This record gives sequence, structure tokens and C-alpha cells, in this order.
Amino acid sequence: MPVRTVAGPVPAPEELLAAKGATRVSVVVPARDEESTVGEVVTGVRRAWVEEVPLVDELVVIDSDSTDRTAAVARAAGATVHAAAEVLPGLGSARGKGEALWKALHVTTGDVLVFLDADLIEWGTHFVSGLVAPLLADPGVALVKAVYDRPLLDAAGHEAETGGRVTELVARPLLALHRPDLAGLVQPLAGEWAVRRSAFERFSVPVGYGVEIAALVDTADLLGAEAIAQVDLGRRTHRHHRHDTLGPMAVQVLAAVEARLGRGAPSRAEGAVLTQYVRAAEGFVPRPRPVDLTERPPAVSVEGYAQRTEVRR
Ligand SMILES: O=c1ccn([C@@H]2O[C@H](COP(=O)(O)OP(=O)(O)O[C@H]3O[C@H](CO)[C@@H](O)[C@H](O)[C@H]3O)[C@@H](O)[C@H]2O)c(=O)[nH]1
Ligand SMILES: O=C(O)[C@H](O)COP(=O)(O)O
Repeated sequence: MPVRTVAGPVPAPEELLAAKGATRVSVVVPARDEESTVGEVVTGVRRAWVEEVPLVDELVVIDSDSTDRTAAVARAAGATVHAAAEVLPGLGSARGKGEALWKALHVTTGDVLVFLDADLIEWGTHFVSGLVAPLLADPGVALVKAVYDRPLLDAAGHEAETGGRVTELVARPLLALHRPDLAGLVQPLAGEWAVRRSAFERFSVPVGYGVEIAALVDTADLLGAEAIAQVDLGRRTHRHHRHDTLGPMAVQVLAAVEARLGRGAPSRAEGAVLTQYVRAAEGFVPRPRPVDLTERPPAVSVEGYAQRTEVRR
């Protein structure tokens, strides 16, 4: 069965709360150097879904090695803030978005985790309710992805063209070649998604930007593509990377899928080097960038996870 597309409006608050019952919902915002936008994301979610309607039980920012005031801004806006590097320090720390999401599993209590990027510019608080609703309504759904228009903005903030460069040039072609069961996903790399803890805690998690595509493939492998739903949330804009900084992201997305094609085979080296070139007086100069391809083991396999989770719930 294919990925499901959820149609129709987001249910009304009272309907959502009735469906929620005792289900705990955690919103998790991974953030690296996002002091200019993280405050509005946290404030919007807190007002709409903690204060006005008690849909969200905890609102957590995972500070991913920021060197700016991200943590202070997020705390002032009402989030509980954890530094990724300080969660289970005995396990060491890696840099990356996947690391932040994996660490979130160890410091949150939700049965359902909702992930929102911290660099959102145009978005709405309906992102949270829209992502949670299919999970509350149907026990057969394990993961919900956001779908939206995502214009590529130029430096002046004007719409240049449709965004999602890694999506169009890497993720979608990869799915077409290797996972046609997931080709129905409109935004496979969307950073806004929700997942049941009972699924995510069983997945191996790439520490970098491979986390989204890995979670999709792992959910489909564990439960079938029909356990994945997507919901149309309208429009979203965010801060764009330069082309050259998207290169390492592309490597991580490719490597995450590659690792899952060869399940059971020995995993590839833990890292790769992406060499890019800049022109200088002496000609083209190589700029090698190390790319971390390591994966965290399933959270359930980490000593103490079950007890910690039990105590928390
Ligand atoms: O080391 C990092 C890097 C990023 N982030 C945060 O993760 C979110 C997304 O990062 P960003 O660099 O803005 O990614 P995008 O260019 O937006 O990449 C898209 O595609 C990626 C690959 O699938 C997804 O991880 C992203 O969520 C998705 O928005 C933001 O809140 C970042 O602050 C971290 O927490 N730690
Ligand atoms: O999802 C993607 O493809 C990357 O985040 C890049 O997005 P952008 O091209 O809209 O900046």
C-alpha cells in the first residue's frame, strides 16, 4: 500500500483533545545558531498549543552546539532547553541534526514527537496540530510528514523559484531508483514531521541530515509505507543554505539510503570527504570537507533507556 495523503481541514481543538486522551505529545525543535528565529517558533507553539489548547505536553529545544544566543532566546520564549552535547555525555557527542533528534528521545516523555525546524520564517501553528492529528486518529499511522509550497527566496526575500534543491536532485531521484514505495512523498526531506516514539526509538539514526530519509525508509521497512502519512500544511519558508554547504547534506542523504539498501552488509566507513574547489591566484584549490556518516544505535538499545522512559511516563 502507498503512503497515505491526509485530506481535509485540521480537526477542531476539541476534537484533537478528545482524540489525544492520555497520549503525551512532545514538540522538539533542533537548533544550531538560530537565535533570530527560534524565539518565534517557541512562542507560537507555546501560546497556541500549551496555553490556549493543551495539546502539547512539553516543548523542548535541543541546542545543537550553538555559538550564538539560541539557548537563551529559546528558554526566554518558554522552551525547556537541553544542550545536545550534555545529554548522556558518557556516549560522546556528534554534531548534526540527527544527533539532536536522537538525543531528544532521551530527554522527552512524549508518546508522539513532533519535530519543527528552528529556522522557519513563514509557517503556522497549525503545523503542530496538522502533524499530530493523523497519529491521534489512526493507530496504523506511525510517521507523518509535512507537505507545503516551499519557494526558494533570493537574497532580497523574493521568490526565485521552487525550493528543495537536495530534495529534487538527490532525495527524489534516490527514491525513484531504490524505493518507489516512497515516491508518493511530496516533501521527503521536510524538517517538520511527527513520529511515534515506539517506532523512532527502534531506528538507527544518522547523526547528520540523513535523519529524515532514514526514518522514512525505516518506517516503511518496519511497518510498510502505509504507516506513513503526509499532510498539506500550505506554505513554508526558511533560511537557505548556499549551494556549497548543501553538498555535505547531499552526501549524508545518499549515505543514509545506501546504508539501508545493504541491510545486513557491513556498514560503510564512518565518514567521507567531500572535496569542493575554489579558484585562487594559483588555480583551483581543493577544499576538503569531512562529512560525518555515523549513526546512533536504536535508542531502545541504550542502557537505561527503558527505565528512564518508564520513570518519565
Ligand atoms: O548540526 C545541526 C544542523 C542543523 N540543525 C537544525 O536543524 C534544522 C534544519 O537544519 P537546516 O540546516 O536549516 O536544514 P535545511 O537546509 O532546511 O534542510 C532540509 O533538509 C534536511 C535534510 O533532510 C532536513 O534535515 C531539514 O530539516 C530540512 O529543512 C534547523 O533548525 C537547524 O538549526 C541542528 O540542530 N544541528
Ligand atoms: O530540502 C532541501 O532540499 C534542502 O533543505 C534545500 O532546500 P532549499 O533549496 O529550499 O534551500
